[in-house]
Amino acid sequence: MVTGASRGLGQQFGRALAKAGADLIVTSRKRDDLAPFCREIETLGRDAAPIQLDVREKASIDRFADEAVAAFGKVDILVNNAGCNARKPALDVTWDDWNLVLDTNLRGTFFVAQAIGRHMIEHEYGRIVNIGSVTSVMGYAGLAPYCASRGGVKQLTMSLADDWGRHGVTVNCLAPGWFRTEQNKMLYENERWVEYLKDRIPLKRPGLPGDLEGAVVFLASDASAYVTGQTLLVDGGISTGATKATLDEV
Ligand SMILES: NC(=O)c1ccc[n+]([C@@H]2O[C@H](COP(=O)([O-])OP(=O)(O)OC[C@H]3O[C@@H](n4cnc5c(N)ncnc54)[C@H](O)[C@@H]3O)[C@@H](O)[C@H]2O)c1
Ligand SMILES: O=C(O)[C@H](O)[C@@H](O)[C@H](O)[C@H](O)CO
Repeated sequence: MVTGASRGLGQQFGRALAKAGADLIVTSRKRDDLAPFCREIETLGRDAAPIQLDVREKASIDRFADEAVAAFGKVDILVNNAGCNARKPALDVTWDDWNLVLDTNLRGTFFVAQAIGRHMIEHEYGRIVNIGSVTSVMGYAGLAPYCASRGGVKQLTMSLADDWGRHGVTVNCLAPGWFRTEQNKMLYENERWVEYLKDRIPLKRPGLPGDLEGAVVFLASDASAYVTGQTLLVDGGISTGATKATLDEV
């Protein structure tokens, strides 16, 4: 299952898992938005079941897990991807901005994991991949609620790993660096910003479609059977700090 799969990284994760042999349950706030992606997955020879899910709505979370289990009998893999951002200087962040980002990225991630984790525990098997970010381990100006939510996802991952490990359920956090999507496309429209970003990334480019495939398949499969509670950064190295340490490089 991949949440928030109507576009962006959610589709990249879904595509990677389908290519590796998974049938997919995909979720979105609007079920109809999933139709083109479900068709694409079917052309890869896998089944795809679309389910409506708003991760900010308790009633929606309460309902969707049973629908998901009914679709394929059980869910082996959950990629907790749905998320959002409010990019503003900290002094301008409103109460509503904070609630939007934390409710979606942190509360949503927890209660979706709980709803599906319950079923995984019954089967004594599960792979939960919570999507974090380089902001799970670094602070960025202008992203206070987002960084707080992603730091929380990293900590939540460790806690759930300890709770559910005894039941055969692993819980890890896949933390992407900077990938151009709907969420951040306005940043990429500014060439100066792109040059600045590239300069700070040791591998000298933002993430491309495909860069997350190996990591999501690893964390979703038995290749990572003895890995739990970890945060795997797939970020071209930007989380190393990338601050210039010698004057002649400036
Ligand atoms: N793009 C990046 O560089 C990057 C880096 C690190 C982490 N992330 C995270 O990866 C995830 C995917 O982001 P993206 O870049 O593809 O952005 P995106 O905005 O294209 O996709 C976000 C997805 O989450 C869904 N969503 C938002 N609020 C929701 C809600 N309340 N209920 C259900 N679904 C909801 C959206 O509909 C969309 O499908 C997000 O959690 C994002 O924060 C993105
Ligand atoms: O909206 C944004 O500011 C970006 O999409 C961020 O989400 C970053 O890309 C990412 O989280 C860094 O890892």
